[in-house]
Amino acid sequence: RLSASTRRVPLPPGPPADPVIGHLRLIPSAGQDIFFYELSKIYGDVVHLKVMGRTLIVLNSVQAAVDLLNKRSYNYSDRPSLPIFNLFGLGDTLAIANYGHEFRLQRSIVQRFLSKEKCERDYHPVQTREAQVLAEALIVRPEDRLDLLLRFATAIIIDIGYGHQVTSTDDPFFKMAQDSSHVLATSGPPGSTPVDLFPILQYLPSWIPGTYYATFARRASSKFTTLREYPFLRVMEQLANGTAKPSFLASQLDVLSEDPQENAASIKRIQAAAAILYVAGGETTSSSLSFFFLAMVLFPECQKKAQEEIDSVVGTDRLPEFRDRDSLPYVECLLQETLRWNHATPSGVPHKTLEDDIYKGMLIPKGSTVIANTRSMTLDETVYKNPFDFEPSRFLPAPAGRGEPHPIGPFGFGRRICPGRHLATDSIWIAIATILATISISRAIGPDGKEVIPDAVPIAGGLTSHPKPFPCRLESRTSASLKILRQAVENAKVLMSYRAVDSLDEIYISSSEWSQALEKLEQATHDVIAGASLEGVSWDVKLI
Ligand code: HEM
Repeated sequence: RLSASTRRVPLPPGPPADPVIGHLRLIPSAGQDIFFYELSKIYGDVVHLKVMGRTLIVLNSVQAAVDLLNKRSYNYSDRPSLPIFNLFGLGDTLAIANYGHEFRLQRSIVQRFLSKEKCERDYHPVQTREAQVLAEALIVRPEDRLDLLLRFATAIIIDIGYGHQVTSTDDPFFKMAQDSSHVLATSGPPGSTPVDLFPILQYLPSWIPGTYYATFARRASSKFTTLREYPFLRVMEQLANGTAKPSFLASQLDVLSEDPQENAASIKRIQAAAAILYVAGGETTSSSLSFFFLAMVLFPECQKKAQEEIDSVVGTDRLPEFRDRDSLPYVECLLQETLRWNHATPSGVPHKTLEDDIYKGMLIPKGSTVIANTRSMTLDETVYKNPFDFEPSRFLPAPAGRGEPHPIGPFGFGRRICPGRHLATDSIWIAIATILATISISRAIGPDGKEVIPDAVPIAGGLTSHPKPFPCRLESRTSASLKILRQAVENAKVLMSYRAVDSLDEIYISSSEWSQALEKLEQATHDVIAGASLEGVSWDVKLI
């Protein structure tokens, strides 16, 4: 506990405030990340704002975020109350839950499921397949780009999370993803809508000014109830009739205890954890890919350079695979630059302090809302030269580049750091590599016959940020690349699955890999009789 004299330690600097309402009038309802970035130029890397008696501490440098959120994570891992998310019915989910016992239990199951090792071992085939399906669909239906990107991101989560393979944009799982994604992108800045700032507003009738987001959240809550219940009931049913595929839900539900009382709490936790995978992973990943398209349209020379690298390493008679990743340094830089240049969650998700703290002679009071404003970190001119430019080679060592550091912060900090970061970066990498190998992205031509140059300034009207809608042209790079892509997608449809005798593990193997896979399988289990046919659209490996 701090002594009375320590209590006299000054708060971090900040702009002059109005009486009572504090900085309320200053904080914009959209584009807060840029507002905080502008403040950092005047007041430095730790800024203090006050809104209706609530303390907001904005961290604008990697150093401050690491010092506090990572090194003092015991004090900085709580979440402020987010009434909008509570009204959505997401208050008990990992991303929103207060720091404590329930949080730790949910975090540990999600973290285990999304560990780097598990991502590399189990999810790459699904990600590769979905990247190929995405690239082919983009060539055929370029006008559906946004839907296809969301479909890509969510199809991976739906497959590994719920054991369901999305085959079209009419799929009910995809529709649920679309609904929740739209809600999140328009739900107002997390922690700073009028309802967050004046929680009383949530109890007032909808005609009272300032209640908009509460009414919006109440109406949208049914979308999240469906998201929580529908996949759960389906997997329960599949487990009961023995048809459940391996997935996060199946693995968690399969080991429930016999005790119904203990089960009720576990089921609630599993439902919450499964729902948040969907909510947190879909829109964020697809919006990052939207920024990749924006960058390719605005900076065509980067696309050309990446395609030259892919052609020289992968060649033109096959598609990129994860094993190529280490040999494609420029594509890696392009992924990192996409995350740095314009990211999906530019102000992160707010943390909250549990106790008073002193940092570099400034008081950070107990109960402060702490915002790690990634935007200020990735635009820091002392770290990144020309930070508004999209320049992947900035990360390469000299003389090719300037050896600038990969961005730290797009996935948050400390004990709340995004547990889906490995899955997300892998998904974005394989999507970028597959798209660049097969598609040429160029500027659309407007009615005046001139190239349409999109606006680089994003829309940040909710938890996630995304580019303003813009047209672009997508064409297959060569007829050969289209043929290879079509073949790969066709192969991916011919999925082979096997169930090992004593585990629920299942793998999907594209037909090009089948003989190698059967060899491995036979080596591993001598009592397997394998039967396969290339002519049919599917085949089985039978276990006896
Ligand atoms: C490019 C894609 C993604 C971005 C930019 C992103 C970003 C973030 C950020 C900034 C946070 C808050 C971290 C903090 O509080 O310090 C977060 C939390 C979280 N993310 Fe992600 N994320 C992405 C993809 C994913 C994916 C694919 C999943 C899962 C399938 C996921 C699951 C979560 C969860 C469950 C949390 C809450 C963690 C907690 O509160 O303890 N995210 N993410």
